[in-house]
Formats: sequence, C-alpha cells, structure tokens
Amino acid sequence: MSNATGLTHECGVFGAIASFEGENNCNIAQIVYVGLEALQHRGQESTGIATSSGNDDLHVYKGMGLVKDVFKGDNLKHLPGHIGIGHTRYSTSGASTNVHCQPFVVHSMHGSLAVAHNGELVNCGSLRKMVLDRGVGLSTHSDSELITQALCLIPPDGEVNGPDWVARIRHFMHLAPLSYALVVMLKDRIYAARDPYGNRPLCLGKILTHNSEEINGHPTLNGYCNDDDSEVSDGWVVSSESCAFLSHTRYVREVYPGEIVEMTQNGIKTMDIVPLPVGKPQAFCIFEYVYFAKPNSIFEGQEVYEVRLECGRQLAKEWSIEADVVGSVPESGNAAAHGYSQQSKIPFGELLAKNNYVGRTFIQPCNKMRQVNVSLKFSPIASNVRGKRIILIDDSVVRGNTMGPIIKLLKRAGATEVHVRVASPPIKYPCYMGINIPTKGELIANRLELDEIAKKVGADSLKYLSVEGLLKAAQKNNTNKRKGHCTACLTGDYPGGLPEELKW
Ligand SMILES: O=P(O)(O)OC[C@H]1O[C@H](OP(=O)(O)OP(=O)(O)O)[C@H](O)[C@@H]1O
Ligand SMILES: NC(=O)CC[C@H](N)C(=O)O
Ligand code: SF4
Ligand SMILES: [Mg+2]
Repeated sequence: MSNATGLTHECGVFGAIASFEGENNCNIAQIVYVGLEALQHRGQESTGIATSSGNDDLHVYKGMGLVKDVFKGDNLKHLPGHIGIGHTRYSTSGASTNVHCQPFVVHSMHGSLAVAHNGELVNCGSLRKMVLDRGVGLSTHSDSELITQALCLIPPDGEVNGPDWVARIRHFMHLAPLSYALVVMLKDRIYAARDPYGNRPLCLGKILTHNSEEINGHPTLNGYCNDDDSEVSDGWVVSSESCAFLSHTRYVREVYPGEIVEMTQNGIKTMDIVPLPVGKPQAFCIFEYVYFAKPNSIFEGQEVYEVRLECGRQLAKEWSIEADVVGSVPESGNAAAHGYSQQSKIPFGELLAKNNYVGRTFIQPCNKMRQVNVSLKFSPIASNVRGKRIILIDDSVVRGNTMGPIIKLLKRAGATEVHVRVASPPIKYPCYMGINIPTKGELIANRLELDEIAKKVGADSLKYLSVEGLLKAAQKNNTNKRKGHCTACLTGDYPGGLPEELKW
C-alpha cells in the first residue's frame, strides 16, 4: 500500500570503494551509511549495506525501516572492508517485507556478488520466465533478485561462461532495456550501470583525501578534506543523486545512459556504452526534476532547484492572475513559488508552517488518514494570509489530498481568494518504471476536468504548467548533448512503447 500523499518515490542506491586498504583505509561502511541517509527520501521501507574485504565472503546487513533505525549500535562495525554498496527501498516489485530488502547477495561460479537496484523492469514477466526456464529458482517476486540471477546465468551457446562481468552486465542490458540504475559489487570492484534510456539517475563522485581522525582505533570521517580539482582521491563513490555527496565526497559526473562503469582501487573506467534501440530517444524521468529529487542534486549538468525555479517562471508566463501574494505548499513547491513570484513581480510570502515531524511519507493506511495527515502537517501563517488574494503553488496535484485541506485552512485564516497554480502538468497515466503512481482511478486528473478539480479542492481558479513549459524548463540549462525526457505519466507516451504484458 502506498504511504505518501502523492507519488511515491523510488529507491536510492549508493556504492563506495577506497583506493587503498589497510590501517589508513576510509571506513567504507560509514561512508555508505552517510550516503544512504542522504538518499532516505528515495525509499523509506527498508535498507541494507553489503561490504567486501577483497575476498568472496561478502558481509551484509539489511532490515526493515529507516537507515538510522536499521544501522544502530554496533551494526556498522560488522561490515568491514574497503568496498561497499547500499540501498534504500520503496517497493514496486515484491511486497515491503524482509525478503525483498536489498542488496541481494548470491554466490556464483565466478565469485560472490551483491546487487542494488533502482527502477522496475518493464519486461519482468518474460525475463522471469526465461530465468526459470534455464533451471534457476527464484525465492522472491523482486525484479531486483531477478537481475541478480540473470547476471549469474550460464551465457547462451557460443558465449564464454567465464568471470567476464562486463559481458554479463552488457548481456543483461540487451535483455532488459528499462528501467534501472544498478550497482553490482564483486569482491574487488563495483560496476555501476544505467539503462540505455537513462530513465533512472546515477552519478559518480570521489572520496576526498583527508587526514582521518581515529576514535578507538577506527578511522572516522572527522578529518580535514582536501577539496581540489586534482584526480587524487581516497576512492570513488556512486549514487542515485549527488545530494548524497557530502563534505567528504565530491560530485564528478553522471553515469551516462547505457554506460557500464568499473570502479576499482585504481579509479573509474568506462567499460562499455550500450546503445538505445534504433530510433528511440533518451527518457530521463521528468519527475525527478518536479518532485522526487532533492533540490541540490545535479542532473544533466543543472541543479534540480534551477529547473523548479524555471518551472515557476514558466507557469507565471502561461497563467498569470492578479493577486497580493505568491506562496507555496512546502517543501517541494517552494522553488517554483519563488520562480512564479520573480516572473510575476508579486511578492513571495510564507503562508504555511510545516510540521517537520509529519514526514513526506508518514504511514497512512487509508485515504481518510492521508487527508487528516495533511491538516496535521500544515498550519496557516495568519498574518500573511488574512485579507489576501493568494496564488498557491505546488509542484504536483496527484490524488488532490493535499490541496483541498490546505485551501480550507487558508480560507479559514482569512484568505479572500486562492488561485492554485501547479508547476507540472496533470498526471493522468501510471508509471511502470519504478515510481509508485496511484492507479488510474485514484489520479484526480484522470477522473475530473479542470474546473471540476478546482471545485472539488475549493480553489477560485486552478491551472497546470503545460508539458511544453515543463520540458522547456528542464532544457534551459541542460548540458546533455542527447536530451530526452520521459513524460509518460503526463502524456501516455511510454519510452520503448507499452509492454504487451503490462495490464493496467
Ligand atoms: O495531490 P496529492 O495526492 O496530495 O499529492 C501531491 C502532493 O504530494 C507531494 O507532497 P509530499 O507531502 O509527498 O512531499 P513534500 O513535502 O516533498 O512536498 C507533492 O509535493 C504535493 O504536495
Ligand atoms: N523503487 C524502486 O526502485 C524499487 C526497486 C525494485 N523494483 C524493488 O521493488 O525493490
Ligand atoms: S512515467 Fe512519469 S514518473 Fe514514471 S519514469 Fe516517466 S516521467 Fe518518471
Ligand atoms: Mg508537497
């Protein structure tokens, strides 16, 4: 069951390798832990870390819950080694239970491997059948376990059944073009791979050289970091989002769509770039910009915040109206509201105080609870609201649970008019690429016309950003040579087409 107010997130993957072993080694489990905490917004059901000390006995610890709750006490100390990967999960394939926690660890003919995956295989059904047909038993319904086993399969006739993991990953990428960001750990290296459509994000960073302070003989992250442009580093990191590169690590670049990157103690190296099927454009998830990602993350050479700001400016160009104040539904609506205010020259005002202890994905077992939760989460700042004509900006309206109660709160606090401007187009279609979008019936824009939605939520007017406007905002400072975004949940135009096996 979905817990969040609107769209629910995807998973976060993280990996790290120290450039040297031994006493001065970075504490890899701690680096992965800190990275996962910064990726907590991408998945809050379960988490796990697997590490390697250079032999096939990989260490793994996983559990249900938040990163800080699963890794408490001495848990990290039981994860030795100089290589590690981790995962924060929001389930899309397989229930939210212990057996589906990632990373998946298996022993193969050619060594042990651990796999962490963000995304959802669109051809999961046929791939599952193929793996089972080859005599491999699967113990869960997770597509991520399926990937792990697919990598271990004996290659088809004529191919070498050897430890060439790049060939195995490449082979898998030809079998399953969408959607995944993968980190695959072997005893002495990590492979990072992104689907050829570039649907799910993945980026690389370096561990800054530092004079590690030791506590009780254990290296910590408390040392001084040398942040310079040189290639010298204490190791390498890979992450779903660059917001996970904190003071001790630094963003280097994205993993390119279709790229397989090898991370060893000697550095990072492109091993291959698997091309897109002929005639297909790239399809980076546009909703990473709209809602999922942290505003300080970098995609396609630009900060998410810049794109959200531009969405707000664009929205003001498309749908202007006279008002006294522009305000946002915190958190994700904030940047777009500033953009709208800049463009319209109507001052920005904070309209709502948010209770930070009622999270983005507070457990809400039913829709009624989700609505109650919204009114627990926000309270109006009356002095900014009373007697005012308000333009209220949110990044998205999905079920409409957030908007209705907020408008009621604002009107009760004395707002004379509330005009809603949404910084993304209406969501009308489900996603099958790793985002838990409510069923068609639950999507308010699928059931109701624009004026009906306005009436239902109690808005004096309600307008959405156009698809063209959103794409324009995502492309303004985009440095990618081959641009292309998935907008399937807005347009019904699915990258790679709608798989026949998909029923919704
Ligand atoms: O129409 P709905 O079904 O209510 O969904 C849309 C809302 O859900 C999200 O907020 P959320 O509270 O999940 O996260 P945020 O704090 O990052 O804005 C989104 O930012 C919208 O505010
Ligand atoms: N949201 C995700 O990326 C989920 C990954 C994988 N499909 C799972 O359910 O575990
Ligand atoms: S359908 Fe929507 S949420 Fe899913 S990948 Fe495409 S843009 Fe992202
Ligand atoms: Mg919100």
